[in-house]
Amino acid sequence: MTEKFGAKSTADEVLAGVDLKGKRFLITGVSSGIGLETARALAAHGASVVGAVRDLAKAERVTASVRDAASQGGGSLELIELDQASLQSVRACADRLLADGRRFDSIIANAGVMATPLGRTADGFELQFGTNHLGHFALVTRIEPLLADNGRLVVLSSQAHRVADVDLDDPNFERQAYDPWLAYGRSKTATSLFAAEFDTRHRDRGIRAASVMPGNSLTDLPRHLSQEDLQGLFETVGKARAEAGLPPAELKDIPQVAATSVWAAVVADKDEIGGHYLEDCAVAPINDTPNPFADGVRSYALDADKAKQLWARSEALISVT
Ligand SMILES: NC(=O)c1ccc[n+]([C@@H]2O[C@H](COP(=O)([O-])OP(=O)(O)OC[C@H]3O[C@@H](n4cnc5c(N)ncnc54)[C@H](O)[C@@H]3O)[C@@H](O)[C@H]2O)c1
Repeated sequence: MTEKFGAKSTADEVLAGVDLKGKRFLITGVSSGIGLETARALAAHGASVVGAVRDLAKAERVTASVRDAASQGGGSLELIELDQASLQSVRACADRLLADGRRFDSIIANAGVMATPLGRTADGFELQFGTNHLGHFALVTRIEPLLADNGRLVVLSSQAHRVADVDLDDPNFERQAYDPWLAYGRSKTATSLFAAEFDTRHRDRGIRAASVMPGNSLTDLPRHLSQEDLQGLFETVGKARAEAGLPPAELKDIPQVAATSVWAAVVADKDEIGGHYLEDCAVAPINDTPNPFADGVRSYALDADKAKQLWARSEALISVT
C-alpha cells in the first residue's frame, strides 16, 4: 500500500493525476462539510457524483462549487432526495436509484448528526443511531446490487466510537438515561461494525468496505452544541490527552478532512483496507486502552461476531416499520 499520504494530505492531493471519467459515486450528505468537499474533489477529477441530500432546494444552492469543479474537470453532479431519519424516504431514494439502474463504483455513506438532544426518527429510533447507522444500513443494503463488482463502500465513522460499544439490547435508549455523546459514540461504533460486516458479506464479489475517521474539523456537525459546550469539549479532550502524555488533537481544514474518504473510495489498495478502520489515509492500529481520548481503533468496533449481531438486529429493526 502506498504510504504517500497522511494527516495533512488534501483530497485533491490524494486524487492528483487520477482520471475518474466514467466512474460513478454515491455520496450521502453533500450539502456541507466533508461530503461537499468529497463531492467537489471527485467531480473535479471527472467523476459522475450522485449526492443524496435531505433538502434538495438548499443542496441546489450550496453545491455550486461542485458544479463548477465538475464543469472544469469533466465530471457531473446529480442530486437525489434522502432523509436518513425516515425509512420511507430511504426506501423511496433506494427505489429511484434501483429503477435508474446505473451502477456505482463506490458508495460513500457520509451523512451524519452529532450529539443531538434526545430525538427520534420518523420510525421511532434514537436520532443518532437511526440517522448515522440505520438510515445508511437500510439504504446501502437495498441498493447493494448497484455496487459494481470490485466496488467499494466507505462509511464515515469517528474517533467518538471510542466512547462506547453498541448496545444491542437497548439501541434506542428506551430503558436507560440518554446521553448525547454516548449515543453518538455508539452510533459511530455501529457504522464501523456495519462496514466490517458488509466487507465480509461481499468480498467474494470483489467488493470491499471500510470505515473512516476523517479527522476533526469545524464543519456544521457541532450545530447542536453551544459555544461553551464546544469550548468545554476541546478543554476536556486537551486535558485528557495531556494527562496521557499524548500530543494535542489537531484540527484539519476541510480539504484535509475529505482526504481519507477519497483515498478509501478510489486510491487505496481495496484489499488492504477492506474490513478496516482508516484514519489519515492509512489503516489505523488497534488500541484497546481504556482512555477514550487515546488514538487508534478499539477492537470492539471491528469485532466480527458483534458485527454479525448488529447486522441481524438492524435488519429486524428496519423490517418492523
Ligand atoms: N467534522 C468532524 O470533525 C468529524 C469527525 C469525525 C467524524 N465525522 C463524520 O463525518 C461525517 C460528515 O460530517 P461533517 O463534519 O461534514 O458534518 P456536516 O454537519 O457538515 O455534514 C453532515 C451532512 O449530513 C447531512 N444529514 C444530517 N442528517 C441527515 C438526514 N436525516 N438525512 C440526510 N442527510 C442528513 C447534513 O445535511 C449534512 O449535509 C459525519 O458522519 C460525521 O459523523 C466528522
